[in-house]
Amino acid sequence: MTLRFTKGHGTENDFVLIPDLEAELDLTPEQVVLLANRHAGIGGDGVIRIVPTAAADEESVRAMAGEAEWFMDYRNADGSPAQMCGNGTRVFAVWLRREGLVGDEFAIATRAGLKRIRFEGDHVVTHMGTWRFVDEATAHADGFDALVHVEEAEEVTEPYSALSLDLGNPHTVVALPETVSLNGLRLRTPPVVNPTPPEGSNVEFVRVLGPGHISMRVHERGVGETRSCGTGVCAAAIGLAFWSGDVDAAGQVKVEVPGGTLQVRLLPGREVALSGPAALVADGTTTLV
Ligand SMILES: N[C@@H](CCC[C@H](N)C(=O)O)C(=O)O
Repeated sequence: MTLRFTKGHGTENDFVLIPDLEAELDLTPEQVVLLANRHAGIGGDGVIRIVPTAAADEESVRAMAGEAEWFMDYRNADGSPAQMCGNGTRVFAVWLRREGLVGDEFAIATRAGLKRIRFEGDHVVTHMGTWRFVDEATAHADGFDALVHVEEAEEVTEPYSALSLDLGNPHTVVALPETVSLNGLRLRTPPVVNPTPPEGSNVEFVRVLGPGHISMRVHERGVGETRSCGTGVCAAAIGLAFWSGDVDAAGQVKVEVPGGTLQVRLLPGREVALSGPAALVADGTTTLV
């Protein structure tokens, strides 16, 4: 089977986009793994199938068809489906606009619900919706509700305290102690989170650079370390606000990741928006078995 694809990235979180405008494709996990393979395939942190919302497999997604024409069918590089991908929404939006399928403001469907998109100059703003604590009572009592152990960390053997957040997909945010170097962390093996999140977790390591300014590295569920993670950047900004004492205050946080810089807006009602660049870098065809 010959497929059209586009390669794109958002702050170097990279994706293989597969247009399936007639909803004819049933991408298997094995095919996703091959497309995402950097040696034997196109290569990417994830694969995004672009499909009419009305034709999605999941009934909960099809229910959004009246408000969003297009569904971002997101899969991690290991073939597993994920609810949401913040950087992916911007790349998806840039592709839809390039193809003349949307205007400057529209909604897309994701497994984590409708996401509103707006173009602002050369940036794309995604309204990510509401977030929640996984265990608000424990978080407020202790400031943390999980422990993260980084195997092979050079300088640290003790687990780090962390906060569990739900951005539509699961996140565990670690505020790194002053004594630990963000760059020195070795994230080649997945960090171990306790208690074990039932569906796994993306894990963010955060260092405060100044007021409203942090840097972050991330180990993504279903992928490994990536150069950026949009939902993770939002989780890190929420963690910063929480540990600063007012998680419900509106504000802006600038987040440096290895692949670039993203802006997070914390909005009333525990809503969050993400703004950043997105680029399409190649178009082609590939053959899948
Ligand atoms: N890179 C993404 C998140 C992709 C999904 C994640 N790995 C998961 O399994 O939840 C982002 O930009 O948010």
